[in-house]
Amino acid sequence: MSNLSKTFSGQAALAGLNLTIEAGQVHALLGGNGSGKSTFIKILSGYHKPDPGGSVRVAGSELTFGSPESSRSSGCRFVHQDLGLIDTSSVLDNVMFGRGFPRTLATVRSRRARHLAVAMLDRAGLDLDPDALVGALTPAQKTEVAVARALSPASGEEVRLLVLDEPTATLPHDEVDQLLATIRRVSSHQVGVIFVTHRLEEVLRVAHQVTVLRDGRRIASRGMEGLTRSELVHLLVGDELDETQAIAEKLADPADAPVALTARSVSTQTVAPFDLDVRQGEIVGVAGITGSGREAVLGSLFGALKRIDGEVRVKNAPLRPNDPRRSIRAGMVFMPAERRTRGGVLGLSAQENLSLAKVTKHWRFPLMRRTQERRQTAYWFSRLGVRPDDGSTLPLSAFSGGNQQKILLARWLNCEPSVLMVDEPTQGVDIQARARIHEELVGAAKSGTAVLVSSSDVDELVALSHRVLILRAGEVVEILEGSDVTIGNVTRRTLVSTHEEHHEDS
Ligand SMILES: Nc1ncnc2c1ncn2[C@@H]1O[C@H](COP(=O)(O)OP(=O)(O)OP(=O)(O)O)[C@@H](O)[C@H]1O
Repeated sequence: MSNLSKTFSGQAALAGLNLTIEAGQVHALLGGNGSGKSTFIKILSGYHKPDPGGSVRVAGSELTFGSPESSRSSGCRFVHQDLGLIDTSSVLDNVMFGRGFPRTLATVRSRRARHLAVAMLDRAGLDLDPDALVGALTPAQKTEVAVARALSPASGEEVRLLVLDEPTATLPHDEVDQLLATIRRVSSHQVGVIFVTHRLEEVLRVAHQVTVLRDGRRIASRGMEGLTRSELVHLLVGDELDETQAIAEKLADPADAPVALTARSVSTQTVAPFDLDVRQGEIVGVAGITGSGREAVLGSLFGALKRIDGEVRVKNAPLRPNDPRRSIRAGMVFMPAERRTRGGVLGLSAQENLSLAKVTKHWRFPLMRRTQERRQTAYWFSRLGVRPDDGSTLPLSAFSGGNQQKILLARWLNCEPSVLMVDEPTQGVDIQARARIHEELVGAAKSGTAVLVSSSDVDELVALSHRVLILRAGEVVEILEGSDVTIGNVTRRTLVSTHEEHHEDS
C-alpha cells in the first residue's frame, strides 16, 4: 500500500500511509481511537475511495479503488466486528453464502456444497458441526464461522489477505485463545493477516509484525521479536500513560454509606434468584465466563432483560419490572455491552445522542436546551478526550468506534444517576481511553453513585471493584470482597467451585 490518504471535510483521517504485509504474516495494526485504522480497512475493502495519489497492490495486481469486486477478486477478505451471520441458519449455509454462488437453498444443501463447507472448516482448523444453528454457537465459534466464510475460495480466486477488524473486542476473554489459534493457522497457509485490536496481550501472543498509527500516520512498524509490553505501550502513546492499578483502593470504604440498590430474589431465564445490596459510593464487579449468566445480571436489574421474579429497589423505591424508562426516571441507568444495541442513534449528532436521556429536563425551553446541550457536549468531549474535539454536530456514525463508545458513556454519566450500571465499559476503546473511563467510574462512585461493572476482563474488575459477584452455571455463587478481590481468585472462582478446588488439591 503506498501513499494512502483520506480526507473527510478537510480533516485527514489517513495521511500518506505506506505499508507492506508479507504472505503468511500476522500484522497487528494498532492505534488510538480515531487514528485511522477503520478508514484504512474501508479503503482496502472498496467502501471508501482514498484521495488521489495512492495505490494498493495485492500479489502484484493493482486494486481498483471504490470497488468491492476488485478487492474481492484480488484476494482480500474481511471479518468485521459485526460478523454479518444469520443466526437462524446453519453453519453450512452461513459458510456457503460467502461464496456467493448458490442460487437457491437447495443448491447450498447439495452434497458438493457440504463437502466444500467441511473442507473450508477443516482448512481453518475448525471443528464445527456443519448442521449446527449459528445462533446456538459461542461468540468465538461465531467468529470462526465468519473466518471460514471469508476464506472460502470462489472459483479462480486465491485468498491473499485476511483483515480482522477488532474480532476480539466483543469476545469474552476466555474465548480469545481459540480465535488466536485460528489466526495463526490461517497465516500458515501463506495468507497475510491484518489484525486490528486494542488488546496488547493479543498482539504479543499472535503477531509477527506490528504497525502503529497515530493521527492517520504510521509512526512505527517493527517485528515483534524481543518487543515487551511496555515498549509496545511506549510506541502507542509515548510517555503519557499512567496505567491504572487498583483504583478502588484509593476510594473510601463505603461500608457505612446508605444502600442505593437493593435486589431481592431477582431471577431471569438464565440466572437463579440472587440478592444484592450496593451502597452509595461502592463499585461492585460482576464476573463470570460465557454462559455463566453474567451477561444477564445488569440488564435484568435495569429492566432491559426480562426479570422473572424478585424485587429491585433504588434508594428504597421499588422499580417496576421490565420497564427501562421508569428505571431511568428512578435514577438507574445501564449501558449494555453490544455496541449495536447500546442505544446510540447513528444518524443523530453526537450532541443529540449525549442529551437523549436527559431531554425531559429542558423540553419546555428549546432555546435553553440547545445552549445547555452545546455546553454539556463540549464539557464531556474534553473530559473524555472525544475526537474530533469539534465534532459535536457530526452524526454519531462519523465517529470512530471507540469515540462512539465514549459519547454514549458520557450520556449516562451526564445523568448523574444514583445507580450506574455498565457492561464491558471499555470494549473497543484504546488504552488511554480505558484509563480515562476507569477514572470516570471511580469519580462517579466518589460522588456517591452506586456503580456496577460487568466485564469479561478480570483485570478491569479487580482494578475497579470493592466487591465482585461471581457467577457460575447460572448462579451467583459467591461475592468476593476486600483482600480476596485478586485476579487469581476471581479467575479461579469463575471457573471452579471452592469445593472442587479442595477436591483437586487432595
Ligand atoms: N464517514 C465519516 N465522516 C467524517 N469523518 C469520519 C468518517 N469516518 C471516519 N471519520 C473520522 O476519521 C478519523 C479516523 O477514524 P477511524 O474510524 O478510521 O478510526 P479508528 O482508528 O478505526 O478508531 P477506533 O479504534 O475508535 O475504531 C476519525 O477522526 C473519524 O471521526
